[in-house]
Amino acid sequence: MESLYTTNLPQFAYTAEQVQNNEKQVAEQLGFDLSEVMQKAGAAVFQYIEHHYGNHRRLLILLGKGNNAGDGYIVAYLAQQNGYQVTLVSFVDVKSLHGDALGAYLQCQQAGLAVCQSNDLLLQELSAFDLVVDAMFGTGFKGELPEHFGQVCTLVNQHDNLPVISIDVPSGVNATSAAVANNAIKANVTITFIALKQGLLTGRALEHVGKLVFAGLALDELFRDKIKSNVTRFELSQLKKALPNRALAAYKNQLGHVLCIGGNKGMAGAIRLSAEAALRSGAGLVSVATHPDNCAAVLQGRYELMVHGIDAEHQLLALINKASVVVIGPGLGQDVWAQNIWQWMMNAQCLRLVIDADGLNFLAKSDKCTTDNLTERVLTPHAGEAARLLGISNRDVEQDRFDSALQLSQR
Ligand SMILES: NC(=O)C1=CN([C@@H]2O[C@H](COP(=O)(O)OP(=O)(O)OC[C@H]3O[C@@H](n4cnc5c(N)ncnc54)[C@H](OP(=O)(O)O)[C@@H]3O)[C@@H](O)[C@H]2O)[C@@H](O)CC1
Ligand SMILES: [K+]
Repeated sequence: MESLYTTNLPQFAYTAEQVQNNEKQVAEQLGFDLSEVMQKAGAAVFQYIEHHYGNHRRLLILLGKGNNAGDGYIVAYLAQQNGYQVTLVSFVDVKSLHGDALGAYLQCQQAGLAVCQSNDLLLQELSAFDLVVDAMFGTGFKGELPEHFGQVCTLVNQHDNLPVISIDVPSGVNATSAAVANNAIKANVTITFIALKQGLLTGRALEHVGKLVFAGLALDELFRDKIKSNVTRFELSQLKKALPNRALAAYKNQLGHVLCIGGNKGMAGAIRLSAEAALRSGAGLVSVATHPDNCAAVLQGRYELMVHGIDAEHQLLALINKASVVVIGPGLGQDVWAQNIWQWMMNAQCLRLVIDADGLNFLAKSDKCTTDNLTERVLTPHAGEAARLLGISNRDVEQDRFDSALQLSQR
C-alpha cells in the first residue's frame, strides 16, 4: 500500500489561520469534502502506528472537542478494526461534539467503542497502555491548557517509556507562534497534515513536537501552489547546495574574505570559533581583529587565520577595506576597548555586516545600526538578545518568535 506520510518535510510553512481558512476551499477544488479529508488524516496516523509501533497493541487515545478529536476517533476506529485494544478518553462531554468530529465519534460508537471521561484516567495506571495518541487540540489551540487537560499531559510526560503520537500539533503548542502552554504534551512523533505549521519548527515547541512527519492528504500540492507562505524552511543539505561550486583553478582571493572582530581580554575563544566557522564554510581568506593579548591564542593551531591585535580603532580601516563581509561581536565585551570599536564600526562603511553576541548588546543600547544605509545587516540573536533589542522579556519573545524576528527586521 502506498505510504500516506513522509519524513521529507515541505519547504514552506504556514500559520494555523492560513491552513484553517484555506483547507476547505482547496479540498473542494479537488473534489473532497472535509469529512473525507478527516478520514485520510486518521488513516495516515493509523498507518504510521502500524509501520512504526505495530507491536504496541494497547492504545490510549486522548480526545478534545474539535476536529483534532475527530481525527483521533478515526484512528480509534481503524485501530479497533485491526485488532488493537483501544481506550478512548474524552476531556469534554461527547454531547458537545459537532460536525465532522461528531460523525467520527458516531462511527466509533457504532463499532462498540466506549468513551471514558478524563477523571477516570487519573485513577488508572498508565502502564496499562503501550502508546498514547494525542487528539486533544490541533490548530485551534490558543493560550493555556485547562487544568484537567494539563494534569493528564503531565502524567503522560512523566512516563518516559510510553510513546506519544500527536495528531497534527502537540496539544498545548500554538501552531502559529510556537508558544508552549504549561504542561503541554511532549510527543515522540507529530504527524502534521496538509501544510507544515510554522509553530512546529522553532523554539521550545521543538521539545514537544519530537520527530516531525508530514501527511499531505492529497491537498498539499494545491495548497502550496495557491497559498503564499511567509516562512521557508531550509535543511543543511539545501544550504550546502547554495554555496557556489569552486572552479578547479580557483584560488583563495576569489573566494571571499571574512573579517571577524571581537575577542576581548579573556574571551579569545569566541572569536576563534567564529573565524574557524568562516574557514569551514569555505571563505577563501579569514582575518581576525582582536585584543592584542589574544593574537597568539587565536592563531594557535589554525595558521590559515590572519590575526591582528587592535590597539586603536582606526587600525580597522585597512582590514575592512579588504573584507567582503564583517562579523562583529563574538567575545567583544562591553568595556572601553569594545565600546570604541563598536562606535567606530557604526560610522564605517562596509558592504555586509553580521552582528552577534556583544555586538547585539551594544545595538540594543543604540537607536540605529550603522549610519550607512547601504550596509546589508544580518543579526543573529538568541531569545535573550532579541528581548533586549526589542525592549521586551524573553518570555514575550518565546510567545511569538516569528513576530519578534519580523519586528527586528523592520527596526
Ligand atoms: N477541518 C477539517 O475537517 C479537518 C481538520 N483537521 C483537524 O482538525 C484540527 C483543527 O480542528 P479545530 O479547528 O476544530 O480545532 P481543534 O484544535 O481541534 O480544537 C479547537 C477547540 O479547542 C478550543 N480551545 C482552543 N484553545 C483552548 C484553550 N486554551 N482551552 C480550552 N479550549 C480551547 C476551541 O474552542 P474556542 O476557543 O474556539 O471556543 C475549539 O473548540 C486540525 O489540527 C486537524 O487535526 C484534519 O482532520 C483535516 C480535516
Ligand atoms: K493534538
